[in-house]
Amino acid sequence: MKLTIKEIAHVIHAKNDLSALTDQTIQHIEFDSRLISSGDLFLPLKGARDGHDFIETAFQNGAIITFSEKKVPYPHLLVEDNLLAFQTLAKYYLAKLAPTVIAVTGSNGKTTTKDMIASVLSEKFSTYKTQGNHNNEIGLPYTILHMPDATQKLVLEMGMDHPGDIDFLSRLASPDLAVITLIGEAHLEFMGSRKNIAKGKMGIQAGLGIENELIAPADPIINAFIYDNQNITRFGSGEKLSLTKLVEHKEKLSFNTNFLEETITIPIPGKYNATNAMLAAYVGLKMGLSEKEIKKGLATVQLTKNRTEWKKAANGADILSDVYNANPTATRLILETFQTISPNKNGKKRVVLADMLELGQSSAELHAHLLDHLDFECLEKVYLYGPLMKNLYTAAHGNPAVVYFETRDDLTQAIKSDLQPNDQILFKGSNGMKLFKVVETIEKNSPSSHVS
Ligand SMILES: N#Cc1c(NC(=O)c2cc(S(=O)(=O)N3CCOCC3)c(Cl)cc2Cl)sc2c1CCN(Cc1ccc(O)cc1)C2
Repeated sequence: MKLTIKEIAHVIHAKNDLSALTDQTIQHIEFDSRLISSGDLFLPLKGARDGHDFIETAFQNGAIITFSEKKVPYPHLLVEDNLLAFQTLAKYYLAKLAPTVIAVTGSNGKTTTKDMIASVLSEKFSTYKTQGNHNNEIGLPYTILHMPDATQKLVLEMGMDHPGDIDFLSRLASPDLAVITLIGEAHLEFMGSRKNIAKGKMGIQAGLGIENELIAPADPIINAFIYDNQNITRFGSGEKLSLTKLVEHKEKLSFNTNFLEETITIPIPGKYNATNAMLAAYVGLKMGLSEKEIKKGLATVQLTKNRTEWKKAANGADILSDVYNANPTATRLILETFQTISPNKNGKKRVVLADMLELGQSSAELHAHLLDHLDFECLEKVYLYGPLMKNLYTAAHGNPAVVYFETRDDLTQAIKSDLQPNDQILFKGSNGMKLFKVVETIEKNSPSSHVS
């Protein structure tokens, strides 16, 4: 990021007097104080804790200024709402650097499609893309403010938890091209119906403009939500964009389309990935890439690791695996989402929580606090693993629905013996706890359906 303190203060209408401050250029903006390094701007957000509590830590780590919603004894930019200021700054920065913006949303495969589009465009342009699961009202502005100065193409993933989320993100990002991969197949979460999911995803038109192209599935459920005179291209069997041939191999896939001469090969299996790759190829064509460049981009795609995804256990149970970023807020948010989802018929809901690492001296309290976010009305059992989760186990005061394990093997055995075919089970914890090994064990011999 290349913005000066005075420039930022002007853009976000900081309310305090900054005349005493030197006008330095800010390198990065961070809301996790552990990521702050020398010369950075800190953004206190209200996550599992109030970020204002971590301003001191941010300055100890090298921050030279912080947003703040109240007067603090540190150099600060005083605003009404830190998040709104952050989002306003992102919109300004995006307009200043003015890359071409490609927006991607959809219930299935949006992360894979975002990765494929970025891999294709990187063959010809300086391209930046959403990292990890940074696809919401915090992650999207964070992505914009972290793009390299020379970025020509910016590929933004837009996630939706509630109605209106995508409209907001689209208005912030003002995309030049938008892609909707698929409309909800399962787990309606806070949306209530597939129709509401379709309406929500079509909110991507809000910041697009009818002259810019929307690429969307043939699924008629979206038809009622297409803006008048919207430039739209549909994909699917018999549509303008369609697959004409598909050959699946164990670890790769080859396919043809009705708009490319070449056969395309991607290093990942699954028919839905052929569709995702077809969309990426079409975006590449629209951006002026040759078929040769498109082929190369798709053959070398780097998929986002450890994204939040629904998988299937060997016995048929639904697994929600979110082992990407185990900070207190992400853990609270995924618990809220998982507990909102109705159980499968004759099924139970189970949660596996492992330590959230590197949380410093407030770690014990942050782990114990998770008890406030566990709804024992809907959970059959909570499995805790790791020395820090002992704090949560103690806080549960012998609740029989809460069990604790010292080792991953004991945890795995307990889950394997409890888990029933119609159950749903959530896994959440820091990468370092290696929960993915437990997921892999109960997933054995079952193809996973990637949703993210
Ligand atoms: N609450 C809280 C904390 C964090 N929260 C977040 O990073 C965070 C993550 C998320 S998120 O859900 O992970 N995410 C962000 C990117 O886009 C997708 C969604 C969100 Cl939405 C909001 C916040 Cl505020 S990071 C963090 C804390 C509290 C503790 N901090 C370290 C620390 C420990 C002890 C100390 O004394 C000082 C600092 C690290």
